[in-house]
Amino acid sequence: MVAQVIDGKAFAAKVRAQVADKVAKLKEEHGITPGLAVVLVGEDPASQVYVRSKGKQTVEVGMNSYEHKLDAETSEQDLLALIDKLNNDPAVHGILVQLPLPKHLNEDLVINAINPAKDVDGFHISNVGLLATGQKAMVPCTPLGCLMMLRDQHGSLSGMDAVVIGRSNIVGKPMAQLLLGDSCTVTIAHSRTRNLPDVVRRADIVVAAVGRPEMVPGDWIKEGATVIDVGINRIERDGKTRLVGDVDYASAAERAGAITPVPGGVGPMTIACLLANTLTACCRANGLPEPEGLTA
Ligand SMILES: NC(=O)C1=CN([C@@H]2O[C@H](COP(=O)(O)OP(=O)(O)OC[C@H]3O[C@@H](n4cnc5c(N)ncnc54)[C@H](OP(=O)(O)O)[C@@H]3O)[C@@H](O)[C@H]2O)C=CC1
Ligand SMILES: Nc1nc(=O)c2c([nH]1)NC[C@@H]1CN(c3ccc(C(=O)N[C@@H](CCC(=O)O)C(=O)O)cc3)C=[N+]21
Repeated sequence: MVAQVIDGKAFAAKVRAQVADKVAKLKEEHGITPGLAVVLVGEDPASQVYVRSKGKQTVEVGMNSYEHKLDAETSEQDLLALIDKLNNDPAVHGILVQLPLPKHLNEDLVINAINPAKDVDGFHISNVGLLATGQKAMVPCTPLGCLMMLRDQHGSLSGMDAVVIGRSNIVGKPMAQLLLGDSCTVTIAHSRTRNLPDVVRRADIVVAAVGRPEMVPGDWIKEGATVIDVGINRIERDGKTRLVGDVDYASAAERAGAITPVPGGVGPMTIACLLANTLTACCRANGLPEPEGLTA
């Protein structure tokens, strides 16, 4: 089987167009412009790239973008004071604190200081609990983007066997919750999982979120399975820096029914979902109906 390529870049462009359309209506009919604040502490070059493209795409869909760049030595107190200010700023509907934070800052403390209604990353414990109990929440952007692509591919996911490789709070766990919410039979695999190849071979849906370049070879993939590759790994090959996923794309594409490429798969969907979440937060804050098709 030669896999269908799931074009995340094109899908994300469609999501952003829907967001832009709704933002224009919000402005026209209610005089409201959604605002997203992104906080970056330190100068991690990879993070700077994401923050720049987030800012650019935020403006492109007609929202206000507020970037806060703090130096790497910023104290916890100063960071918490900024979050408090953003929590109380009515022009800010979404707040994202870029992770990872420098080691001297307590990530849990910082994330849980964000007003859950403005937590467009969906990382606050209230949103985590709401998602886990099937209540309305802010849903983490990367898993939401993966879910949108899977629903588009299959319609209903009910009864499918899904394996999520990785159990992080930002990708693996919320991804598993969303798949469970759509009635998949979900297995969460991690570094202590025994016989990972056989676990993956059972799956109709494989989501790889490990952070190990090309770790999943094609012969782990069941014929016809859908493969969602979340991994973003920068490697050196033939003297050039390249971006590869957690799945060995060439061999997996020979067996999968459908597969997301890296780049151009999950990554662009993450940013599109961040904008969708900001729009959703803005509508909720103003007691307006939520945009359809952009939430989980
Ligand atoms: N496309 C996008 O928008 C995004 C991409 N990413 C990318 O996704 C990847 C994962 O990110 P993140 O979840 O933050 O990573 P973490 O490092 O937080 O988690 C990695 C997970 O993979 C598991 N793991 C590590 N080695 C193995 C192994 N040999 N076999 C099975 N499981 C293993 C770990 O298990 P254990 O818990 O046992 O240690 C852990 O649960 C990264 O490449 C990251 O860059 C992340 C966010 C967004
Ligand atoms: N609070 C927080 N929320 C996040 O959502 C968050 C974070 N911290 N820290 C880092 C990770 C990583 N992440 C990506 C977003 C977009 C691309 C993306 O657009 N990737 C492009 C390629 C980009 C490139 O060329 O470097 C693609 O895959 O096609 C990748 C990775 C969000 N993260």
